[in-house]
Amino acid sequence: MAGVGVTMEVGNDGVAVITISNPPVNALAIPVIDGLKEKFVEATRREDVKAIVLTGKGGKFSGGFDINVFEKVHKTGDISILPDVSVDLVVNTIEDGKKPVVAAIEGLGLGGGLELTMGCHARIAAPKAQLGLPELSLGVLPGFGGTQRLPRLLGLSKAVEMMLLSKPIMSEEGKKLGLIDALVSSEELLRVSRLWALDIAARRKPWIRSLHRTDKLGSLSESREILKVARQQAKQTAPNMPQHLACLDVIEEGIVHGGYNGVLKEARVFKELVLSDTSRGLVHVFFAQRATAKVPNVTDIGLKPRSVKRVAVIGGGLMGSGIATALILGNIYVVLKEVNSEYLLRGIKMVEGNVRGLVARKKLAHDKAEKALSMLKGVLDYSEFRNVDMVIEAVIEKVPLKQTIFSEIEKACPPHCILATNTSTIDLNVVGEKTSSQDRIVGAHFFSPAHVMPLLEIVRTEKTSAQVILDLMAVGKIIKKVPVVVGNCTAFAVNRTFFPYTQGSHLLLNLGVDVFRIDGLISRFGLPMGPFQLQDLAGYGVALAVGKELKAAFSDRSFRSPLVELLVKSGRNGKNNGKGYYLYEKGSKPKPDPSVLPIIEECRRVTNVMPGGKPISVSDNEIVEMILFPVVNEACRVMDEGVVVRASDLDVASVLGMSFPSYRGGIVFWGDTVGPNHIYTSLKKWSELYGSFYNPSRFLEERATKGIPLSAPASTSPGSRSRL
Ligand SMILES: C[C@H](O)CC(=O)SCCNC(=O)CCNC(=O)[C@H](O)C(C)(C)COP(=O)(O)OP(=O)(O)OC[C@H]1O[C@@H](n2cnc3c(N)ncnc32)[C@H](O)[C@@H]1OP(=O)(O)O
Repeated sequence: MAGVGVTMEVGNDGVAVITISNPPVNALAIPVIDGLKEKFVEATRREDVKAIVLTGKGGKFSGGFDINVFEKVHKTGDISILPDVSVDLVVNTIEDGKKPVVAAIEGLGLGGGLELTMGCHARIAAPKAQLGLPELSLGVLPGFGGTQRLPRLLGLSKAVEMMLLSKPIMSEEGKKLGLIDALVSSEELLRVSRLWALDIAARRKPWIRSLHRTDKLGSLSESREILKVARQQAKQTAPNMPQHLACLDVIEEGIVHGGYNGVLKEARVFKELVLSDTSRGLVHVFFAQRATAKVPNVTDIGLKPRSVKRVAVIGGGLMGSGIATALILGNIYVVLKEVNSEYLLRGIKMVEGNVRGLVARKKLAHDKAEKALSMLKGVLDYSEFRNVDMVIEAVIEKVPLKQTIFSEIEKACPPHCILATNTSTIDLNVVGEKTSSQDRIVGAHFFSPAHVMPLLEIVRTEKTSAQVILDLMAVGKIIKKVPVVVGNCTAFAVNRTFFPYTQGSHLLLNLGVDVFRIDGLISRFGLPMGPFQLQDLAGYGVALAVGKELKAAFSDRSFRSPLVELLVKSGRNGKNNGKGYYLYEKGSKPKPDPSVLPIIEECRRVTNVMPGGKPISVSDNEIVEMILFPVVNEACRVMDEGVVVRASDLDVASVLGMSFPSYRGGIVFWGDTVGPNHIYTSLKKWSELYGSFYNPSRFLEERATKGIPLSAPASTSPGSRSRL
């Protein structure tokens, strides 16, 4: 690997500068760790070296341990490839070494990177360096002594917060909290660090071993109280993950039995966690998310994204105003168009509400909010469209309306302008049928609320140009979304994959399973709420409109139930009017509404699907599977038809668009974890008992019977088609 390794230069001042090099983020790959050991041993041995400075090449200290190594462990199950950094390198060689070491930090000091610096005897940083221990977000815990040294350097409370939330701080805050000893400009960084190291060697500055400090830890009873509260929070916020509680246990070990014992326990627990399903899932999502940036024949053919400075959004409803919010927050000028001034005013108010909501939740600074709002202009006609670079249509899901809008914007916009639609279900070829601009028509499918949800599903047809796709991907990045490029089909990749989720829940309900039991089990599985509460939240109008489209397109596997119509008839409209499956009162949590049960009974009488007229008896586990296996089954069809570039794109989309738990790795990854054969045989059994909704797909059957993972590339599956 070019440029990977560690160099050492010894200056006339007697300072050895040891530099980590592994672009782009100086990850601590195994050869880097070997190189560090070698250079530290050499610097310690050499008589002309009085002190050491440790730094990273190219303006970044280090983004942490090489996550590829975790992936290797997950594939092989072999943990012996994990090097002993914690004791051998950080404690014995750096912290307890004979020469003082100063870390010179710029850009990034994350994970193992920050942990190396904490083993040094002082830390000097340039402004705006990111410092953090995000290991828990990968299903492990800090494994180079971070669980012990961070609390000792900046106090237990803040250290626990940074680790449990995987939230970095900036070097400015690090200086205030005592993690950083001095903050200096990038230009001064090495000079000051060298002098600092020499000062320590000459005992003009203290020679501090962090692991031996206790001054910031507080009393044992205070520490126990902090850990108790943190444990309660972790149980609530991360109930299905082991690493949060494990991390708190390891921290406690060090507080009770001393830092070194804490380091030893940390190393043991780290190895257990690396092998957990949680770590497998989270590491998979880490790489899967980055892989979405690579789209064959789009990002690999030498094209450069064109700049998109002005965007017109058509429709100021919930979606349009959310999209406009996301764009102005990304510093993109927005022209928001509505059909009359009343709707326009409402749309602008919604954007303002979105932006001010972020300020109220402390997610956006006041001046940034004002700047963003100054980028918005409301209009009632197309005259401002003559100099926009992109239009995003976000009107209601009516084909003739969309077709008219597209033929109008084709005339009103310049020829380079991208013509995007936010439709969630309608075929893009139909939307653009009345234009001759098929090459610049593309889907920009946002998820509600559009200024919050991180996924941008980019839908291409066979005619959409690579340039247009690349431009939209770049816009997605600017507005801090993760763009996933998919092919054109009814409901595209995400809504299509998840349509059996709602259907499966309704089928189970009609088979006699309790509505609140279903919601409870799905929440316990890890989705933020159950399918019925989600339906309440999205509104029944959406459920009826989208349901109709999907049932028409996939009639062979659609379950028809009149429940939503019956609910509407009884005066319910979900969260919108405070009455759905749940009752909604301001300021309190949704409460299950028992008066919905007779309506469900009425629905059951109509559908009459209960075998022998009696509710089926199913275990909790089976309920979850009867809802999610049909989703995996549809994911198989989506992959079979080549709607996604790779299986992992569906994983990312399911996590970021549907809030499928990331620690389960996404829908396909989870399917492979559970096992294609178990899914196939279960679906087959249910299809015999409860009908064609559960019929296994051709793709699933083939993979299950041949023992091929669902995520294996399409070439393994003869006869598969591609829409990309
Ligand atoms: C024992 C220890 O305690 C265990 C650990 O240290 S675990 C690792 C802890 N560190 C982390 O979790 C940091 C993970 N990385 C990140 O958060 C982000 O990549 C970052 C903030 C460093 C940079 O973000 P950004 O500039 O947007 O670049 P991003 O696209 O994410 O990454 C650039 C490339 O570096 C790779 N990369 C980033 N961090 C990496 C790491 N720690 N190991 C291996 N590769 C890494 C990415 O996979 C990506 O590769 P690609 O170009 O081939 O797709």
